[in-house]
Amino acid sequence: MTTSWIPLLGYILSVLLALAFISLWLKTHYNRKLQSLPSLQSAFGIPNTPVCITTLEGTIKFCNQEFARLLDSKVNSLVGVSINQLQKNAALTSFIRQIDISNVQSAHEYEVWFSDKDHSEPQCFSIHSTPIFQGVIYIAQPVTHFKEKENALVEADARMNEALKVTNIGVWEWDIEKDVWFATPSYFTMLGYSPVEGLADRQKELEKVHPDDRESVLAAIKSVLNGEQKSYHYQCKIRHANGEYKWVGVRCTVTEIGEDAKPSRMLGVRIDIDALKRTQQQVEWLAKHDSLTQLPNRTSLFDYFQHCLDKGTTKMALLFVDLDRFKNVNDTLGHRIGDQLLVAAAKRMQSVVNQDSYVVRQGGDEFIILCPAASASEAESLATQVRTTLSERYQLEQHQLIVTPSIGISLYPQDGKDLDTLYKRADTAMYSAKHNGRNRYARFTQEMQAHSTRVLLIENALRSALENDEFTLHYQPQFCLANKKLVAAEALLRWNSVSLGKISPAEFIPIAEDSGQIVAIGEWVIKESIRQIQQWKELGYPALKVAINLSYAQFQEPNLAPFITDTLQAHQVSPKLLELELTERIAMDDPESATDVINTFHKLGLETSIDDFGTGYSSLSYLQKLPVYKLKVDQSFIRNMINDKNNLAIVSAIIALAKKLGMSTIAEGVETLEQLEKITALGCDEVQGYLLGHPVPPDEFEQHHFSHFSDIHQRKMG
Ligand SMILES: Nc1nc2c(ncn2[C@@H]2O[C@H](COP(=O)(O)O[C@H]3[C@@H](O)[C@H](n4cnc5c(=O)[nH]c(N)nc54)O[C@@H]3COP(=O)(O)O)[C@@H](O)[C@H]2O)c(=O)[nH]1
Repeated sequence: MTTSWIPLLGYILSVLLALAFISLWLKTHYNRKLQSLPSLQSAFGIPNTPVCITTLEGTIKFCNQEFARLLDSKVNSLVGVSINQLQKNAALTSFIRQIDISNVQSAHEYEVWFSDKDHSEPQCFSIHSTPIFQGVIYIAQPVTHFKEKENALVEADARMNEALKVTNIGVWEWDIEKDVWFATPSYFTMLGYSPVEGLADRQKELEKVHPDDRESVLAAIKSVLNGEQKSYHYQCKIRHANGEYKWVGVRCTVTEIGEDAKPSRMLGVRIDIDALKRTQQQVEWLAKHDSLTQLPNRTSLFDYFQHCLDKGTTKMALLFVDLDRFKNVNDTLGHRIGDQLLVAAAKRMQSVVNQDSYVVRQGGDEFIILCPAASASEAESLATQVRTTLSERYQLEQHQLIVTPSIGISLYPQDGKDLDTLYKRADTAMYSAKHNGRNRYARFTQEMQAHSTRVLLIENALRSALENDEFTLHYQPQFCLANKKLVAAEALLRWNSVSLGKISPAEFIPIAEDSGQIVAIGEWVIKESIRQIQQWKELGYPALKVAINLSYAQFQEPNLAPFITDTLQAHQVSPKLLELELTERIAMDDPESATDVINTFHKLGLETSIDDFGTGYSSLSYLQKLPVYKLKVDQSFIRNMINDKNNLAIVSAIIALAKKLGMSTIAEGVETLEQLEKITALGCDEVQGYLLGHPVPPDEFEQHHFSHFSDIHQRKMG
């Protein structure tokens, strides 16, 4: 704005110089004075500048062409005319309106707008009236152009201030030498203060800086004042008019250097970054926390672990906590209740740890607790506390739940010197706790490590087993105890791994289940056993029912029933020749949906039996509703029934229960004649066990059980 006025100031200066010169000329030539004034015009003509000289009484003694043109008159017509005679001339009146005959000694400067015939728009003149010897000289300076510019600048300035207000940017300037500081209105309004007109108190502004930030702000200013830096920028909190602190970003640069080579003027901007800063803080928080439980996440755990090491912590314990069967809660009660359970579990864990311990949500239903300075026994005692608190009843909306945890413990430094190793080992220990029955803790051991390495090997080898055709099915016969005839065969999966050799299904099936491979493997079993039934039929053997085992994940697959019926149809095998064995746990885990699935099988003509019966917790009310036709007494009861009365009692009770429910029974794992006699006496319907036949490949099965069936087995069974 200052720069734009420089030409105007220059012009005014030249006019003033001319005035001074005219005044001096008049004083020295006044004897010829006003009579010879017309020569002024040529002698001191100021280009494009209307000039008029009046007597003190207001009679025009001199005027130039420009002045006359302005009044739409002629020089000759105006000279000698008293201004009183020209009252009707509005332009002239406004031109000389400041004349005060009684006080002509003081100079005046004022602006008037003329509408003359040369311009369509009114023109602005700056009038300088200066007393001279016995008269007044008026000089009119056209300033329309400058005026427009000035107006434009004022408007631009206002617009700029509005924009600054909207964008919450404040601009300030500091004249360091004079210690004069001023700022735009937006500088103040952005923090709720009234704008300060003119100079503001810089010191007062600095006092609004949050005490925590003051030192760094002063250091930044000092670095520029010392000449160390030419600019600085920082972010700090400043007190808002409402008393709260808001984040601002400040940028400043030196605009002038003084003679001492130090900054003499600085210009700065202040930006309201409060919303941005808060969003940034929120993003940072989210990056390090779990938004559901508000617990720190795994990223924070790394930081905390490092912090503990930096502090010189020499021992630590890491607890890996996993909620048992959490998926069931989600599946049966929905994710909202599942989420509430996780939040409640997180709070319970936090309530039992000491203040140095760090509870982290690892993801899903997995939590980690890092306990600095904890010994092995302290870690175990904390694990007990965590197990106890997590196992207490939860009241979530109208649902009452009991959820138990499995906890793995690893110790620093003996089990691992870095967090990754400690984490993996606690995870291994947690899996071991799960495999040993859940709702318990386990400390990591080297044996677990060997086991988990093997698990990993098996898991990887399984991935190519189907493709490499490494699976086969063996068949174990099942006989009717009443007529001693072969009634069915159980298909049992066998795996001869290219890389690992023969592996028992007892070992690889749980790994296939955990790694999500069981569905594909199970489909192969279904296809292969149906194909075998068809082949035996084609070979002319008696139609034989085949029982296959289903895993939990398979049972949950909505496509299972259509897949089985499609495969049966494709091989033209009757559904009556396929039996599906479900473990008691699968059937009773979620009895209502299990009932639906089993009903679907039933409607399709597929028979379902319950395997390993007696090892789970069957609900008798559900059992009676399930359309299962057979209970398979678990082999552990059969094995011990001869020497253990309790086991005998259980076997007897299961057989009686099945009879009452209209189901048949099969005893599995029968290895001795004594066992065979006992189950026969108890009224069991069928039998399966090494005594009567091991699981064997199909050709061996044909050999033993189709051609020699009647001779060999009828003899054994008496
Ligand atoms: N989901 C699937 N599970 C399957 C499949 N194939 C097998 N399995 C399950 O693996 C577990 C181990 O099976 P396996 O090693 O084949 O053992 C079976 C029999 O060999 C064994 N058995 C039978 N008779 C006797 C006996 O007299 N003594 C004795 N010690 N063991 C005997 O029992 C197993 C049969 O168990 P079950 O299925 O409960 O009838 C096992 O849990 C299989 O279920 C598969 O394709 N899918």
